[in-house]
Amino acid sequence: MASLLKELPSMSTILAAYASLSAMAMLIRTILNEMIPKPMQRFINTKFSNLVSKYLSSNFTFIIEERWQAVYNETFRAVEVYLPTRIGPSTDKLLLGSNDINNPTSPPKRKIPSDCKIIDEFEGITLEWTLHVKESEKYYIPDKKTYHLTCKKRARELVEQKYFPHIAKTAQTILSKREKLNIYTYNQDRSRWESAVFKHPARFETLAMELELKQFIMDDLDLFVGRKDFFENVGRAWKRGYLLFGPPGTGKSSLVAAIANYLNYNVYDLEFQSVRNDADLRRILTSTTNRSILLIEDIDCSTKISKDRGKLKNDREKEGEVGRTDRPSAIDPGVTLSGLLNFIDGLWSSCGNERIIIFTTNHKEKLDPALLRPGRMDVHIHMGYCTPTGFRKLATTYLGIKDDKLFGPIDDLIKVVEVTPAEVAQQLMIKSDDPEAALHGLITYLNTKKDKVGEDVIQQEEEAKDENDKNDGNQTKEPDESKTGCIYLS
Ligand SMILES: Nc1ncnc2c1ncn2[C@@H]1O[C@H](COP(=O)(O)OP(=O)(O)OP(=O)(O)O)[C@@H](O)[C@H]1O
Repeated sequence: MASLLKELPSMSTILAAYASLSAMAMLIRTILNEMIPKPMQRFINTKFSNLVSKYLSSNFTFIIEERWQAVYNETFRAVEVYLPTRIGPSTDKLLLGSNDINNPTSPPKRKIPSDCKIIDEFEGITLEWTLHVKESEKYYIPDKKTYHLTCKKRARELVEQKYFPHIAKTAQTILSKREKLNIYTYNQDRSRWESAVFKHPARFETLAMELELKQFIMDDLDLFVGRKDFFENVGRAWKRGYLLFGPPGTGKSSLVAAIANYLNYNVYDLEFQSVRNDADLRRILTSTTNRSILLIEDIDCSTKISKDRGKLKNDREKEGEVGRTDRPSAIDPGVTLSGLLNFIDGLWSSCGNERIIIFTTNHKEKLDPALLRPGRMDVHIHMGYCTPTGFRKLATTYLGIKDDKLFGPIDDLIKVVEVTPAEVAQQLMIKSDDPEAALHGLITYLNTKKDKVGEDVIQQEEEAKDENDKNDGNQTKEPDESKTGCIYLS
């Protein structure tokens, strides 16, 4: 024992060794500080602390991106709806705003700003949320948004199995109770859908249409909404396509609004002509959410979808544009028919659930037959000129009357004059506080129209006669489908 004690270094030796080691460490640190540039030092520090936290930290982070496998991420959407309900005392900043011009005094809406922490509690565990926004360097690529959820590693299983389903369920309840609908329009410059509050007064009850047609559409919508299992069982995408056709002012847009209000669905109003190409269309449509209506108005105005789609190519060839690769968006090739069909009944049609697609056109005959084939648009609805039933509905809406001695003469005129519900509504509105005067005004309007149509018919008959004489009377007239008022079901 004594010899062992003798071999141990003395206290002064230990202190001397410690002093020289400390001096050496300080010297090395000073040399490293001098020699290694600051950014490199920061990089080494971060790597080192990441390494330590990776192995020693007890936290786990879930990252939720806006898109998932090329389509809109429904988990992201659920989080976006759910999180504002969890704003509490620990939240230190918020985004506030309002776009409801009808209720300027109502409290503003809340949104979560980037880098703001939201603390939530679920079954005794604490969860910390943050929204991260990475600004895009290119104007046509949207900013990248991600939600980060941090919890204890041991709670990870519970969060995945119970907390996320809880979020999805809560978001669904909130959305189904949502009082206000949104209408979205696509901003090509910012490559994103932008929303506004959708407050259209049109309801099925106020629409001037034949009662059977109205009932048919409502039944069809009810059937669609309630048939999730059916669509799954038969292996079809849970979507329904409507083609609304008829002259301007017959209520196509009003019917779309009535459908949105009936189903409580948001509307995505896509200006089709501004879509650059098929890839652009794919990106735009996969950024829409479920339980929504995609509306493409005046589909015949897109040259590539109409029968006359060779025209665009010819025009561009004339302008010497073919072959140029640096085309700006204004003269991009546009969406092809096959690109559109791919979304209606092709492989991409199965992206998303509970979707309604509505096309409107004033000229169904101009559409490419491929778009009209059975199975493409499920229901074709003809929006026709005003009928006596339609007139009565408008009289109730605008004048608050159900019957009048002038209804008979008006019915007789409406049966022979092609007048749109928009024109009738306009006439009734002029003197809506004096029903008698309004009805007389309508009669005068209809009579003037009748006389004018009479003159036009005589002129047209004369022109047609001249034309027939020129062509030896060989021409056959195509049936005017728009007057049949049929609904085609596939
Ligand atoms: N069937 C209808 N029932 C009730 N109101 C109607 C009807 N049709 C038209 N109106 C009235 O006329 C206005 C214009 O109608 P709307 O925009 O719905 O017609 P449209 O067929 O979509 O016309 P366009 O083809 O020019 O877009 C509406 O705001 C509404 O007040």
